[in-house]
Amino acid sequence: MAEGTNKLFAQSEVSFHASRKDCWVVIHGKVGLQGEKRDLLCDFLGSVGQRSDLVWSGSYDLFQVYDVTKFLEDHPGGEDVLLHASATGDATEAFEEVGHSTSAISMMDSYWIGSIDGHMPPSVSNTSKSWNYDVPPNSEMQRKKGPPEPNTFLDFLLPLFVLGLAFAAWYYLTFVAKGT
Ligand code: HEM
Repeated sequence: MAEGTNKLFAQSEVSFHASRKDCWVVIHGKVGLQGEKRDLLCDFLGSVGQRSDLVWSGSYDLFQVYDVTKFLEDHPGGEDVLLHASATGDATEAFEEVGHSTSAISMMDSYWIGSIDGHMPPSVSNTSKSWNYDVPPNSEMQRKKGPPEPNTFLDFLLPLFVLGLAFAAWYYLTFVAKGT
């Protein structure tokens, strides 16, 4: 169980909560909190220097963490799917594929305990799916996106070879062919 609520968690912390006795799932989505929980998240984000006003406008787009331990037995889809989804580190796709009803979505609020602090879930880094929007503009990953590293062997030897060929042609035409 979470010791406190309304926190920003590291992705690595979430991976320790994937058992029947302690099960968290991570689902991407905007904060749709009401009342006290929203106030607490605003306070928390403000205290760590983040833009708490985005929570009010409903555009704080993050991976959300839900503690579903107490919901495991009651989940209409069964506890195994939740446990599996928990272990993957990112249950977003699985959750959306089911097409949960609006009442299921509104239930999520009561299990919400916090958000992921800008970390990319391990499951998505192994897939071909594009998650570029999660990469901060100045991050190491973005900087690595620049022009590809030159292939030193071809880039260096090919022009030399062409130059050599041109020189040989010039030499042949100037000295050898003229002499015959
Ligand atoms: C806090 C998170 C979740 C809540 C509150 C929740 C709630 C519910 C509810 C209320 C239903 C009944 C159908 C409906 O009203 O849509 C349901 C069904 C189901 N859920 Fe979840 N769910 C959660 C997470 C997940 C996740 C992560 C998965 C991952 C696979 C999942 C898989 C399913 C499945 C397979 C069904 C059965 C659908 C069917 O029988 O047609 N759920 N869930």
